[in-house]
Amino acid sequence: MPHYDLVIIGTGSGNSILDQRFADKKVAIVEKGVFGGTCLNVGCIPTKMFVHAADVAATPAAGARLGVDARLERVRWPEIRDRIFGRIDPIAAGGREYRIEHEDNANVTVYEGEARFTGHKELAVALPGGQETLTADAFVLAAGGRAVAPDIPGLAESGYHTSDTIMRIDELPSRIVILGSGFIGAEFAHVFGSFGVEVTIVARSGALLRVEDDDVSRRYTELAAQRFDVRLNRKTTRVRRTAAGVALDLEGPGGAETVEGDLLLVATGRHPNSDVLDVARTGVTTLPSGHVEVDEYQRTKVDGIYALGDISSWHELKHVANHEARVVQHNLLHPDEPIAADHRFVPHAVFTSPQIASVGLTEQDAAARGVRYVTATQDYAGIAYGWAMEDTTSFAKLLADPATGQLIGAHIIGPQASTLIQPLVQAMSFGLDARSMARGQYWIHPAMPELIENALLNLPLEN
Ligand SMILES: Cc1cc2nc3c(=O)[nH]c(=O)nc-3n(C[C@H](O)[C@H](O)[C@H](O)COP(=O)(O)OP(=O)(O)OC[C@H]3O[C@@H](n4cnc5c(N)ncnc54)[C@H](O)[C@@H]3O)c2cc1C
Ligand SMILES: NC(=O)c1ccc[n+]([C@@H]2O[C@H](COP(=O)([O-])OP(=O)(O)OC[C@H]3O[C@@H](n4cnc5c(N)ncnc54)[C@H](O)[C@@H]3O)[C@@H](O)[C@H]2O)c1
Repeated sequence: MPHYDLVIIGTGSGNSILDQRFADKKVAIVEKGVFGGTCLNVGCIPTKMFVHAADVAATPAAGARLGVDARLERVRWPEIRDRIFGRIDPIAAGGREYRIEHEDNANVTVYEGEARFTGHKELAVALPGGQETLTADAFVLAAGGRAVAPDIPGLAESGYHTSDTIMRIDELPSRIVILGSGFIGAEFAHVFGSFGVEVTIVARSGALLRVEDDDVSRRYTELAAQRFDVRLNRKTTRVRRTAAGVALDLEGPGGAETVEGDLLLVATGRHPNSDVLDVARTGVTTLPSGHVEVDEYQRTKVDGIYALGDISSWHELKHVANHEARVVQHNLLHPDEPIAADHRFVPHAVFTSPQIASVGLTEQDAAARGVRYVTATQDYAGIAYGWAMEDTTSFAKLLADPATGQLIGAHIIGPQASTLIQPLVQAMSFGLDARSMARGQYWIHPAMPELIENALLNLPLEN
């Protein structure tokens, strides 16, 4: 039974831990799928490459209101797909080859198979030639999560896609049904809608992207309903295969109805892989959500076992997984001087259209927590760059402490939201108050960040 100083399970953010400081340690990395993990292979990176192509495809239609008449002629799906994966697949292959063959990794053994704990710090890996059992002083659980599908009669037999498979389809469908109204649903609705596919979104609740601030979720739902067939407050009672593809029987406010498509994309959330890894066998505890329980140092309940990323974080975001990997890296090297992960102001962006970005508390969070706050909203329509774009629907909304001016939340829906949010993340992270931020620096005129300047100045602060 080989014994290691360190075993890392998962090659997403877990793969970034190793560098020359680990050269004197005997290390194993275990990966059951494609090297590089979710973000690189089936997550953030390919989706954003499709989103960029979708933004370009959607641009001609946006020109008319500016007096520019243009037309989208054709979307060459196989070329887009092959360009994207032609760039990504070699990166994954290169990462694998580096770990397996490069002299930098002489101390590293790569096991390509599914890992499962069988006892205290004892891990069985299913390899093509049979099972191998590894033991180690330290483990890093970086095995991420997986797409899950709800238990709906007929769904499993009817055939459906998840984000793992939808980006590699042979040709664009004419119609797609998306079940789920979270991040993945919103991004793929934009991609396929922009490429000319008829999109139907089926949502359980009364709004899309419900985790967002209510004003943002409401505005996005209104805009999505203008582009797509949006069915809110629907329960899916059965999924059926049809000659053309797939049909979903729904129950909603108007009674029973059916929606049909050539393809079905299920985007109803992800589940941490703690169960596949059977972490309980090594004494690691999990939360009711399935996430591995960790302290602020990313330590599990078992000495020497750390966890990071989607397996332990409800944020399920790559920048969080990367941050936690840096924390785990430090704490493995300096266990007596551990550093804590900083989860105070975790931003996210949804790369749909319009873009959405958010950091800190939503207004409904602030109200539920009884926090004192004031809000200010600035429409894009009220700044010069918004005039240039003839924007009528986008806005930034801020929440701040009325006494100190410290920002407690920022929410943007509109063009470049994922970029516009960054100075607000910076202000919150470094404790810059709204007044100082607004008036302590120049804002380039007439650039889009004037949106933020104005939103800051609109805050009805006490002093
Ligand atoms: C479609 C999509 C789009 C996304 N877009 C964004 C975005 O724009 N921005 C953003 O911040 N985040 C995005 N995310 C989320 C982001 O991809 C994840 O938060 C991030 O990849 C998590 O990294 P990780 O290292 O924790 O896990 P992963 O990257 O999932 O890595 C875990 C690895 O462990 C392996 N593994 C699992 N179980 C075992 C086992 N038992 N044995 C051996 N190996 C195992 C897996 O094969 C995988 O390679 C997106 C996710 C999806 C699905
Ligand atoms: N831009 C980004 O950062 C980005 C993009 C994509 C994915 N992600 C990450 O991936 C994770 C997974 O994305 P996701 O969109 O699958 O999950 P999600 O949690 O964002 O949304 C899931 C949606 O499915 C709905 N749902 C759940 N069960 C359902 C059922 N039985 N019937 C109908 N609807 C149901 C939920 O109400 C919710 O609207 C996200 O949490 C996110 O952190 C991030």
